[in-house]
Amino acid sequence: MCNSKHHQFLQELPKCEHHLHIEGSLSPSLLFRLAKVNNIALPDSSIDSSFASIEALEARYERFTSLNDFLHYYFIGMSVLINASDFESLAYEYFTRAHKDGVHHAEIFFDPQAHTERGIEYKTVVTGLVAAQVRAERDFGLTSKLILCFLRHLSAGDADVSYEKAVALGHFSDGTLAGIGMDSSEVGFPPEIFREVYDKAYAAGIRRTAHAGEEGDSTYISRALDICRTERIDHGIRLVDDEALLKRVAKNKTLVTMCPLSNVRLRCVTKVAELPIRKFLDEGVRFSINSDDPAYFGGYILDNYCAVQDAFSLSFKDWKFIAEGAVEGSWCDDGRKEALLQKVQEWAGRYEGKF
Ligand SMILES: Nc1ncnc2[nH]cnc12
Ligand SMILES: [Zn+2]
Repeated sequence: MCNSKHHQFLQELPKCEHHLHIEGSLSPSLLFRLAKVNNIALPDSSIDSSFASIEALEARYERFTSLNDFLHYYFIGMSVLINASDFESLAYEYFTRAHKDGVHHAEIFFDPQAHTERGIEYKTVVTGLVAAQVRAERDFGLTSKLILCFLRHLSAGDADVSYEKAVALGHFSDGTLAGIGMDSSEVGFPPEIFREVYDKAYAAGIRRTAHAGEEGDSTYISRALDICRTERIDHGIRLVDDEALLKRVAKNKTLVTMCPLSNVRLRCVTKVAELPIRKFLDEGVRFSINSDDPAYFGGYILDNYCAVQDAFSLSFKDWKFIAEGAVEGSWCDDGRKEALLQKVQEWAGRYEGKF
């Protein structure tokens, strides 16, 4: 956790998290514990010594070479999640930590296909996650939403099956799910592969986002916006390579969900200072700061905020703009947005002129 004294104002800044893969919050210790109780065989340490111990696995996480290198461990890790109670423990652990870091509202990705393809029912996953959401709201006042993601290394037909399953259970209409997203390997799997399912969601008034411009070039962003009609862009760091597109994203107030420590761990940039944060602020691009897969990337949301502050020394005005933009770009109702904006206002009252 970020313990830096001068970042107390960031701990207190009311946060919304929009880019968090719940499976990516599976800590090595919970991973080993669940592997044991659920009797799941992890890779033999004579084949991959990373699984010899918690420490060895943590050390391997510090050496990811790319998105695909990380995804290999991400999919093995989640294989220990079997029962609804496992998903509940995972999500409640995340909410507990997020609350400590000053998160008041979280919109959480999950990857149903990664579970159904190994025999875990969609309903089991959602039951566990919803139970944790209810507890987090009761215990911490932390509101949350679920976003169903499609794995882009699987086919459009597979994505459609996953989407229709959620539709059949009424999960979009009853508010269990806030929208759809697209994740996993980016390069070679452009957004338009999933055009049909995104068209269906658009027609049904379901919210849409997609990972784009993480490892892929800026055309992944424009294709997500133009062809899949996404309302947000996840990562979006390659936006800087297309000035006209960047101006359009700023003008339309499209939320870009940035993940600084993830981008460094996956070698999209060599350091946080390389990210286009100053440029986004100067151009009025609305963005939020998020943890992506905190158990794999060496930091939760506050660590990401602090890393940004260390790299850019942002002003009070910059942070207020970020916090308000994160609220306004959230997929919660207007009443909740009002309450969140009020919290930001209270924070501003405490900190205006102090840094
Ligand atoms: N950073 C990331 N990019 C794409 N897919 C992911 N799934 C989990 N984390 C991801
Ligand atoms: Zn992500």
